[in-house]
Amino acid sequence: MSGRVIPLHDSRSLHPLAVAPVRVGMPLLDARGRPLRDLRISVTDRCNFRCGYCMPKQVFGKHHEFLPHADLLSFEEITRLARVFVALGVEKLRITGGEPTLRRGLEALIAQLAALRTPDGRALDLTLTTNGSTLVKKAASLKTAGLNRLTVSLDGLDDAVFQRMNDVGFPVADVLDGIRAAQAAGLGPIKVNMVVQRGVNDDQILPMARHFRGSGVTLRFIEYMDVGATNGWRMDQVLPSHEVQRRIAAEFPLVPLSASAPGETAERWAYADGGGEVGFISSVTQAFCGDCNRARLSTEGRLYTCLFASRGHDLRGLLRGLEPVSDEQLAGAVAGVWTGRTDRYSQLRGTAEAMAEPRVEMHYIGG
Ligand SMILES: Nc1nc2c(ncn2[C@@H]2O[C@H](COP(=O)(O)OP(=O)(O)OP(=O)(O)O)[C@@H](O)[C@H]2O)c(=O)[nH]1
Ligand SMILES: C[S@@+](CC[C@H](N)C(=O)[O-])C[C@H]1O[C@@H](n2cnc3c(N)ncnc32)[C@H](O)[C@@H]1O
Ligand code: SF4
Ligand code: SF4
Repeated sequence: MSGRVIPLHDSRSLHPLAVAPVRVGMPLLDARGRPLRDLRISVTDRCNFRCGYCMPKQVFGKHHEFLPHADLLSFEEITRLARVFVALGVEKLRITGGEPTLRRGLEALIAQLAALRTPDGRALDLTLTTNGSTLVKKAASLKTAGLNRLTVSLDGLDDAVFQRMNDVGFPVADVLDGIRAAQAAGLGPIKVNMVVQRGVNDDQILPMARHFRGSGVTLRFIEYMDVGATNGWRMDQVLPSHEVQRRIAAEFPLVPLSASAPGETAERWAYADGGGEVGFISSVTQAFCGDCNRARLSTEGRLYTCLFASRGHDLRGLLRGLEPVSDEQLAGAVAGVWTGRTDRYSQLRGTAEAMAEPRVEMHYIGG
């Protein structure tokens, strides 16, 4: 049987008058008291990789369908919305996707976002997550455009394992060259994210730790998550962070570090001998919803308040509606969504409440 994997387009419509009051300078808190600090912007739902845990090639005999270009937010629309989020307290912008570096002219968007300032005049933490495949070509221009730092995803050093993970035959050496290009361009501090799947790439944990120790790059291990509905997630493929940490500490003793920012996803550790830092992102075994301060703007302008959401709130509809809306009205609409937010999917995983509705794919919502 063939068919299409269509991202869930189920959205909640927003009305600019259905708003919450915005108090300038006061943190905007959700219904669980969590501030809005981090906006992750998906600039494309397309990708040149097919990682099995994210966008598997074979999905029940179907293939992925992507948004037509006209549905994507323009750079001007993204920047306008980002400005509204920054006025509401966002201090960090992460550009993601899909593979964000595939979006044509991305540097122009980065330049626009880099010019934004917080209400008290500070520059933002502007970062990007990439599979690293285009960095040799693009690292310097991303830096010139105003990107501060980046995170590269890499799931192993062995070509056979990595090519099995990305499923398009992309070689490790090209990603490593990309990381070096990013370091040379001054896009630091650089983080490398490795999703660990038991029995698939867990033999790469120690080679990766040995490789990045002392390199100035922070390696972070991510527990394989049940995000989306197409990756065939199974709990027995999750290698808990404490086990990853045990394997590393057996060779390189580790000491704990304190969090560098509130709501941080990774638990930070340092190599006791001064070899740098390593992190563990344990969203399956140690959910961190309690201080989750992240909002997500999808490729076509829907606001998601959780990575595991089943519905987004249609901001593009407000931007492109017949009635013009002011930035204040947009801010009120976003504030209305955020103040009503109760999400805590990872804490509820496995319960009827968490499993009740289908989830949107991560490459669409923005990882
Ligand atoms: N469950 C869950 N997982 C998340 C969330 N945010 C990030 N992750 C996971 O953590 C991984 C790393 O995210 P990053 O964007 O690199 O991490 P970050 O902590 O926001 O970034 P830094 O500011 O560089 O530390 C993602 O690829 C996801 O797998 C979240 O809100 N919920
Ligand atoms: C969706 S990708 C988008 C950015 C870019 N294409 C990349 O791979 O870095 C963002 C991050 O999500 C992570 N990710 C995707 N699916 C995941 C899953 N099922 N569990 C944990 N992390 C996942 C990836 O490893 C990557 O670091
Ligand atoms: S994790 Fe990133 S590189 Fe891999 S398929 Fe998803 S979007 Fe593409
Ligand atoms: S599961 Fe949802 S609420 Fe929990 S940390 Fe992730 S994005 Fe935040």
